[in-house]
Amino acid sequence: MNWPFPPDETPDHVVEHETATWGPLAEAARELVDLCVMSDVDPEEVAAATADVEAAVARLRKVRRTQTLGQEHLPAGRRRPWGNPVIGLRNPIAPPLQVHSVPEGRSESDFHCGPAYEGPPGLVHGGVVALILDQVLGHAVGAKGRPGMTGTLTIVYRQGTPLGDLRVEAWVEREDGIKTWAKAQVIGPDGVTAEAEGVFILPRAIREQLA
Ligand SMILES: CCCCCCCC/C=C\CCCCCCCC(=O)SCCNC(=O)CCNC(=O)[C@H](O)C(C)(C)COP(=O)(O)OP(=O)(O)OC[C@H]1O[C@@H](n2cnc3c(N)ncnc32)[C@H](O)[C@@H]1OP(=O)(O)O
Repeated sequence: MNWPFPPDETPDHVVEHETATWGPLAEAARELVDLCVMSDVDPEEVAAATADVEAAVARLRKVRRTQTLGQEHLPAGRRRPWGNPVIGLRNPIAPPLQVHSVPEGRSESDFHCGPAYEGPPGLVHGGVVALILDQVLGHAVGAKGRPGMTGTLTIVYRQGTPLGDLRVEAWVEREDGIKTWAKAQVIGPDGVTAEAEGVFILPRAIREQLA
């Protein structure tokens, strides 16, 4: 399939420079998020840290992008989903996952979900589990050359997903015209914790561009 967007012609050295510039900020912010829920310092330290964070925020808000990263980085070929909440280099909300995919339509990732993703005590929030499953299903269908929007996502939570080191696997099951069915599972230390099935659909707007 020929993706209906022009190729990304940003030179490698520019991408490398941006990676080196913004990656460490998101990494520091991830640790900040973790410490917002896990630090146990005394109130004076919290107040001092709050002032430090506010100073950093004041620096960063001096220039705000007009387009989101997803809107700007749509081109075909090298994608830079840096704002994505699951894999985004620049997004501290993202664990982030490093997803490995093969063109047969399989994707997998070993990742870590820390205390900032807690739902039930000691367990990953079910919405976060769904977020990760949706994303990695999307990678599997994309790897098979059948990108689409999630039309329907069905999740069965088999057991609580413990915070910590986890694995997710996704694979394409079936294809029919503009629709692709894929399955996925999250695996914890005691086996599969959640299973998902997604139907991915190439949206009408993109179908019309490709026609
Ligand atoms: C190619 C697109 C990608 C663009 C992005 C480019 C680069 C991005 C790079 C990297 C990012 C990676 C990010 C991954 C993140 C994970 C994925 C998400 O989170 S996606 C967000 C959540 N999902 C939505 O917001 C969908 C909202 N819904 C819609 O947009 C539409 O309803 C859509 C596209 C699902 C269907 O709209 P229609 O207008 O194309 O569909 P009609 O022509 O009515 O139907 C076509 C067929 O699909 C079935 N269908 C329609 N809706 C369905 C549904 N919800 N579930 C199942 N089947 C459905 C129909 O029954 C019909 O089937 P019959 O041809 O008759 O067999």
